[in-house]
Amino acid sequence: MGEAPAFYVDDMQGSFSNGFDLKLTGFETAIAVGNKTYVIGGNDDPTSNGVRIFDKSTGEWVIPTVLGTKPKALEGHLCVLLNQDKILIIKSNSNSNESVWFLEVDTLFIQDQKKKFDTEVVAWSKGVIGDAERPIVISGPSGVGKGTLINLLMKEFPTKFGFSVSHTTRAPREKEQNRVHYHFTKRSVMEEEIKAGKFLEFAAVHGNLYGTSIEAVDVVADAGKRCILDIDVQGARSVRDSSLEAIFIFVCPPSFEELEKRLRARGTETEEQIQKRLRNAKAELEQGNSPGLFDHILVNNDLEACYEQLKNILGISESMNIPPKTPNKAFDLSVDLSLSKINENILINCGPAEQRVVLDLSSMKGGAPARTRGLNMYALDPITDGANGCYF
Ligand SMILES: Nc1nc2c(ncn2[C@@H]2O[C@H](COP(=O)(O)OP(=O)(O)O)[C@@H](O)[C@H]2O)c(=O)[nH]1
Ligand SMILES: Nc1ncnc2c1ncn2[C@@H]1O[C@H](COP(=O)(O)OP(=O)(O)O)[C@@H](O)[C@H]1O
Repeated sequence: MGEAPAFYVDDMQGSFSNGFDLKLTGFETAIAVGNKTYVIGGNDDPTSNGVRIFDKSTGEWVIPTVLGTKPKALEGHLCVLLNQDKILIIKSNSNSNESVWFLEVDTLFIQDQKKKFDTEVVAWSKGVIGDAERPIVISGPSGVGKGTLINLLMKEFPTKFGFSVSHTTRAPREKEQNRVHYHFTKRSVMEEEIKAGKFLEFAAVHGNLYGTSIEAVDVVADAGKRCILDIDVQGARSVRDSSLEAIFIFVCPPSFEELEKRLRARGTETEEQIQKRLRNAKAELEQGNSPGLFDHILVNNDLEACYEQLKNILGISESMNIPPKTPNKAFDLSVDLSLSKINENILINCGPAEQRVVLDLSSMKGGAPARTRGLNMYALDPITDGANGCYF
């Protein structure tokens, strides 16, 4: 303990070894990027931001300004340079929600050229392992029961799922609360915010503007929850084209007549609004059922049965005896680790038992900007060296 772990890193890191002429204390590890050496970890003093930088060209230490929340405890971590702007931090003995972090070096900038010790800015961002964390996009015509299904999910699993609170220019309904059901906003304000790049997606629906802000998704992810987006088909298409790797679910009514009945029975719209929603429903149903956009189509006939199917899709159904595809297994690696990077894979060698697991970097796409989602990880079969398909 107390020593930086051994690294075996490919050419990208060039001369990396633990041969820094720096004394590392506590649980610190170090990574060189150009002239700078990033020292990560150290004592878990809550006032520390978890990073200090040694600038070889000046021989000075810089305590950078760090954006984002740092990993809770950096004791027992390993790090590897992914490219010149991102350091991957893997924390051992930690649950999967906390085990993979990135230190974004590309956010570096000099705050004040005149100061002798420039304060640099770096950013922490959290990675997530496995499909189990993928956000869920739920679409379907007005009145089909999306909100009802989402409410059931949030009630049964309040710590697992979080709702992405959209912005809308429509007026609130009687029981709707600002910032809980929607961020109710003015069209001019929302248009400005869209221009400023604050939205992951937006669309005009039933004559109003609706959109998912990047922050809405981030808030849920920061709470360690899986994000649910209730958005229309156009929005789903935009999310498909975005970096957010989601699961796309389309909810259909058993019949058009039943949809109309539910919409009327809900009693939240005027006759004119109901007519508009029903007209739009026809196009939405056509698009929703067209191939390529949605991963799953649910028919919401019997609510209980439909909810059960939704949970099956999400791998959380109690009635199913098969394990979910990507269980949220604890990432319980010993501190006795080494890392190597081979092309798009990080190989983690775990101690004397020689257990080896692979972190597949090619799966790193996804996540709201500046975030990383859905890192796949699997164990290598000790005999064949082939993947055994086990996800962590
Ligand atoms: N593209 C997009 N659509 C959204 C968003 N929020 C809600 N919607 C969709 O807008 C439509 C109308 O929503 P709403 O006014 O709450 O009426 P409801 O569907 O009848 O409950 C629904 O299809 C929602 O899925 C969003 O952020 N983006
Ligand atoms: N399977 C179902 N059978 C009958 N009524 C339903 C069913 N699912 C939802 N509802 C009702 O239909 C209405 C519309 O549901 P809601 O969740 O508001 O739809 P959406 O969010 O898709 O607009 C609500 O009054 C809800 O209670």
